Parts: sequence; structure tokens; C-alpha cells
Amino acid sequence: LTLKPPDELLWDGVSLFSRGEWSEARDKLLGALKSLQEVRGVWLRCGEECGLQGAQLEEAVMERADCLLSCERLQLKEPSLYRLTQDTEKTFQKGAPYNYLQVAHYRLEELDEAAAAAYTFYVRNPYHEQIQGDVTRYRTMKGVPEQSFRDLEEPPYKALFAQAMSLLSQERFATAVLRLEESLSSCLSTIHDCRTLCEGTRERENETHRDFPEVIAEYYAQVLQCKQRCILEVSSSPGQKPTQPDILVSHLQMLQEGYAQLGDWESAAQIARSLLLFHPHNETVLESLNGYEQKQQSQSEIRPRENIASYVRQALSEKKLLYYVMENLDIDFQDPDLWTPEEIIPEGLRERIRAERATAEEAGGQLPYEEVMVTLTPRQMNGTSRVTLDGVLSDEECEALLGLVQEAEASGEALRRRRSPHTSHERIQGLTVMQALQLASSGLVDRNRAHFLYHATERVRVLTQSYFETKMLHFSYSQLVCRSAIEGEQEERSDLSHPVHADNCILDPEEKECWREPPAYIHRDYSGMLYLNDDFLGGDLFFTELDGTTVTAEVRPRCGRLVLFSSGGENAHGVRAVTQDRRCAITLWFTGSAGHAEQERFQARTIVTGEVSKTGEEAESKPARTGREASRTGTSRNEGTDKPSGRQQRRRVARKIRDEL
Ligand SMILES: O=C(O)CCC(=O)C(=O)O
Ligand SMILES: [Fe+3]
Repeated sequence: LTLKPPDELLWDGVSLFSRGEWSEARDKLLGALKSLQEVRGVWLRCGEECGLQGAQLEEAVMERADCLLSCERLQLKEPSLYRLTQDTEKTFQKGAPYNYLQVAHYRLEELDEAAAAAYTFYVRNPYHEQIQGDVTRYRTMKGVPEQSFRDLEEPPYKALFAQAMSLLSQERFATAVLRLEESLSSCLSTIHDCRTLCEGTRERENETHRDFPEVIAEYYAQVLQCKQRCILEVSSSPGQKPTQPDILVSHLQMLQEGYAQLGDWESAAQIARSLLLFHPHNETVLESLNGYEQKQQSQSEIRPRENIASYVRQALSEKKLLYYVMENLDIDFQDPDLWTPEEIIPEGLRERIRAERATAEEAGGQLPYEEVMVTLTPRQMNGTSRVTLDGVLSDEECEALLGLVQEAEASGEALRRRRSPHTSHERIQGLTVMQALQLASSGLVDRNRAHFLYHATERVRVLTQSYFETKMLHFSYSQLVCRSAIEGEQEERSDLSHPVHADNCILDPEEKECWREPPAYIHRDYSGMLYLNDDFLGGDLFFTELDGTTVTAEVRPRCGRLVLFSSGGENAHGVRAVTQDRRCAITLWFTGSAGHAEQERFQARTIVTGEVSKTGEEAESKPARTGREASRTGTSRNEGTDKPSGRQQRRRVARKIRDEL
């Protein structure tokens, strides 16, 4: 290999970048990515050559290490130079080089490459503010076509799978099946590579002070965990919770459907049998299989695909071992699969794991803020795309925003109380982020409070995006709104503070339809209501069916509570009359369409965050450690503490692992 090590190239690139030497920086950064790819190739080839099979004894493990070393030496001369620290590896994994690259390309007026690099970084860092701004800017630039927004590190099966899905929907079954087979084998080979890379010797540094069986036990536990996680790596979009934890199962389901449509009963039966390896009791599959077997000609018994069967066998034996380790050592194992049969989980752990799975399923997308919790799930709210979160604002933050309302009101201009357009019994007043910022710049309201209003709305955008696992969302409109009861005009009130409506279509209760046409704001995709207080009477938010009267859910506002929902007719809603005091909330609407992004938001952004960062400095800001990352390094649940019999226990477990491998 003639290339320099990836980390060296990366740091050279970064330092050239900081001096504004764009074209040299670009070349080094591209070199770093290329170098990494080639080094990975070497690791893979050597991993294959020095397979772990038969490594049941300490000697064999040593032998393998020797084999790896001499194999790598042959191709890299000094393999240790090419080894990456965990930090550097993470830097590459998070796509950091692409953030520098996109700026360099941009400066060199290579817009297509710039947008692609920016998008690649964005996909891995969807909560990174600077890149969101940059991607949005590229999107609104003339001369950057949609195709420029591609993920440069996307594994090949993703595109194949997408093509196959679209072919299926066009009922072009023969081509769809071909594409699916390609996609499946490409997917399996990505998994295979990922697993091979898990076996490298790289994780073993700094472990030499431990005695040998311990090292082996923990080393294997780590390797196995790493291998188990490969399914997640191929199933998920980087930077996001996997939306499809069973990519293999999805492939098989589609294939079964495709073969059945083609009347290829034998293949359909074979796929059905393969599916049953994951879900042995699935009634639908069992029924279909029955049908296929009756129709097909050949007399021989139909067996599942060997490559799938061997994947499942392997996965199961690894899981068994990992659960055993989890029970006996303080090593946590987070099983990525939902199909794992309970039988292989040690009884002592079942209850806990069942509970964990249930919460994981209910909680929806991963939320990027630790304080925020789902308090009403979509199911509890009797809907699909609606959810209630608490803890989005602290009490002090609500106070600050209510204080802002007070100040703005006192300043005269902006926050005049008008009669509500919805009811004659209430007044309504509204303040946009931009208005708040302008008042702050004239010294009429507290600057920090005005800036905080911006950040609070940004928080909601991020939450909406991650809860619904959507692509990037843009602000369509947002405003802090207070509704107050007019004193002395509340007797015998029977109307609502806000009549039942939907946010992106015109509700037609008679027809039980919602017409998505102007003057409705048809481009709005998600709505968010972030509440600031609860010291008022009435004012609950409620959801109804399309008839506008059957109430399906009701939510009491309070500080820091956020109700998120998709903006269509599936979420018709209204607000009960506010009969005493004042109810304040930030109302927000988001759109997935960059073209409908609110221009005012860009201005506000510039005021609050300064110009869009052009230096990529934030590229390395560390994201919060997620559960998944924590488990990635195999961190033990209580590091440092050893059970009294810890050492012996470890030895025993080590022996067991060795014997079973
Ligand atoms: O304030 C609320 O709870 C809901 C307001 C609303 O639905 C709207 O403004 O469209
Ligand atoms: Fe609404």
C-alpha cells in the first residue's frame, strides 16, 4: 500500500483547511477517505485468511494474532501505523472529513461535490445545527439538482432495495425479484464484511495487564457483540435509530410475495421456510407456505436457504453465549433483534429484557434530549402520528418565556391583545421569533430571552424530526401565542377557544373528508404545540375523528409539555374555551419541503447563531453518548466493581466461551 495512513492524511487535511488552502485540503481529505477504504480492504482480506474457526485454545488465538500480523505486514509494511485509535475511528464513522470537504468543495466552486459531501455528513449527524443550515442553503441554491444530495457512503444494497420496492409497487415482479436477490446478497455480504472487521486485533490494546482467561472472555464478548450489531449497521441509516431492524426479514417478505406472484411456488416455499427461521410461529407465513407446498410440483422436501439458515444458526449461538455472559459477568448485551426466541434468554433475565423491549417498541424514535420523555404514546392517544412529550422546557425556561411575553406586551407595539378571530370571549396575542429578536435589538426585551425563544423552537424541530424519524424538517411558521379569557364575558359560554380543524387541509365533517387544497396550508407536514403554563381554566387541547365531534384524546397543557402530530385530517383538533386567565403556548408547523421553508427563519438564525459557520469547527463536537454507542464498546454496567468471586467467575465463563466457539 502506497498511501499514507488515514489519520495522518486527515490531520494534514484539517490543518491545510484551517489555513484556507482549499484545493490542497480537499486532496488530502479525499486521500484520507481513500486510504481508509484501502486499509479496510487489507483488514478484510487478512481477516478472511486468518479465520477464527477452530480457535478454541489460547494458542490458536495467539496463532491467529500472528497470522493477522504477518498478513498485514505483507501488505502494509508497518501495520501499526495504520491502526486507528477508537476516537479517530469514531471521527471517520461520524463522517467528520465530509464536513471539511463540503466547505473546501464549496470554496472551489464544486457545488455538486459540495452538496454531496454535506449531505453525507448530514445523514450521519442529523442534529448538527451547522450542517442543517448548510444543506438547506445548498437546497435553495440554483444549479444544485436533487441528485447532488446523495450519501457518498451508502452501502450498495440500499439503492437496489429501493429499486426493488418501486418495481414491486409497479407490479413488475420478475425484475423486482431479480433486484431483490441482488440486494439480498449484497446485504449479506455487507454483514459478512462488518462481522469480519469485528475480529480484528485492534480492540485488544491496553488489556495486557489482565490475566489471560479474563482477557479472552471479555475479548470474545466484545467481538460477539460487535458482530451482533452488524445487522443494525446495515439496517439503519447512520445517525438514526434503525427504522427497519430486520432488513433480512424485509427482504424475505418481499421475495416471498414476488415469487408467489410469479407462480414460482418452489422458490416461494423456500423463502417462507427461511422466514420461519426468524418467526417460527407466524400464522400468515405458515398459511402461505401451506398453499405453496400444495401447488408446487416437486416431491422433495423444501428447505430454507442455506445462507439464511446459517446466518440464523450463527446468530443464535452468539446470542446464547452473550446472554450467558450477561448473566454471569457484568457485561451488558443489548440484543439488536426482536426475533430472538425467549428460550435462549436465561430465565433470570427474561423479565427485564421483556420490559426493555416493550418500552423500546412503545417509545418510538430515539429522543436526543435526556430530560425529554414520552408521556402519552400514539396508542394511548388513540391515533397514529400523535404523541405527548414532557420535559421539553424546565420551569425556569417557561418563566423566561412568559417574562418575554410580559416585556413585549409592556413595550407596546408587538404584543397587542386583539379579539380572537375564533371566539368573542377571548383575546389573543402572538409573537414570532423574529419580532422578539427585533424587540431585543431595540433594547425593549431581554436579549437572552429572545434568543431562547429561538432555541426552544429549534428544540421542537429536532424532537419532531427524531420522533417521527423523518428527513429534515423546515420551519413553516411558528409563534408564541397567548389566549386570555375576557373577564365578565364567560357566562354560559359554549363555544371553543379554537374550533375543531386540521392544520393542512380543510375539514369537512359532513363528508368526513379533509380537503388538501388552498387556502389550507397544504405544505405543512407536522404540527407542534409547546405549552408554557397551566394556571388558567379550560384550554385543553383535544383530538377528534373526521366528524369533528368524536373526541379521541384530550391533553391538559402544562409547562414543558409538547404535543406533536402530523398535520393532516388524521389529527383534527381543537382547543376548549379558556374561561379564566391566560394560556400561553408556542405553536409550530414544519414542512419537509425546503422550498416552503420560512425565509424569516434564516434571518433569525443568522441573528442568533452568527453567520453559518464556514470553518467546520463544529465538525467534531461530541454528540451525547447514546445507549447504542455505550454498548458498542462493550462497556460493562458497573465498571470497576468486581464481584467477590469475580476472577473465578471470569475464568469459568472464559472457559465456557472458548469451548463453545
Ligand atoms: O394551542 C393549541 O393547543 C392548538 C392551536 C391550534 O391548533 C392552531 O393554532 O392551529
Ligand atoms: Fe391547529
